[in-house]
Amino acid sequence: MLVGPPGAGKTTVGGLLAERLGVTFRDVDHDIEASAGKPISEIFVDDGEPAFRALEVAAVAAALGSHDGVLALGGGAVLAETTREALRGHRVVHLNVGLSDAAERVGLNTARPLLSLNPRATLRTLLAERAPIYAEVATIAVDTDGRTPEDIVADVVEQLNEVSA
Ligand SMILES: Nc1ncnc2c1ncn2[C@@H]1O[C@H](COP(=O)(O)OP(=O)(O)OP(=O)(O)O)[C@@H](O)[C@H]1O
Ligand SMILES: O=C(O)C1=C[C@@H](O)[C@@H](O)[C@H](O)C1
Ligand SMILES: [Mg+2]
Repeated sequence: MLVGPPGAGKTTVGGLLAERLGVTFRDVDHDIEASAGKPISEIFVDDGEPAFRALEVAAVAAALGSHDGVLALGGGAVLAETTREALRGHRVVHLNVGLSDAAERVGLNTARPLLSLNPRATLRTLLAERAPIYAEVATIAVDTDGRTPEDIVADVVEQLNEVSA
């Protein structure tokens, strides 16, 4: 399970990690979009963030119950206590990212509804507020600043091997 803020690289690193481990990859954000039939940005606009968070709790539970490969969670999924509980007993990788790299990676686009207004300031608050929550649920943490996705994957695999050794 991969957790971390927007721009941490959960989708990018998750796909590569699954390839490297020879397992399938699933992304909860994509599951939600597929079942809602519209992008997350539209779910936020049409139905509001609380409705999105409810869909997210259900999508994480469904994915945890049926998927045994690499799973990328949405950046805010760990805000739900139900999800934090559901993650217990799983190997959870926190992809850590600082403000500068996160802002650069996320850039200026409207695909991330929480960051559509004042992205840098919002990211700074979000990183500070969520850091302890990611740390609480994670069994492994990897810094991603200034590193390539391939290097990060190698680090995750090494730490997974250490934990299971
Ligand atoms: N280690 C990295 N170095 C440079 N660019 C990266 C790195 N990881 C991801 N990126 C780029 O940053 C952007 C965001 O990455 P990605 O979508 O994987 O993040 P995410 O954690 O899944 O975000 P979200 O929570 O919004 O789904 C993408 O354009 C991706 O190519
Ligand atoms: O950090 C967040 O709260 C979010 C991150 C994305 O993965 C999406 O799940 C959505 O845009 C919300
Ligand atoms: Mg993603």
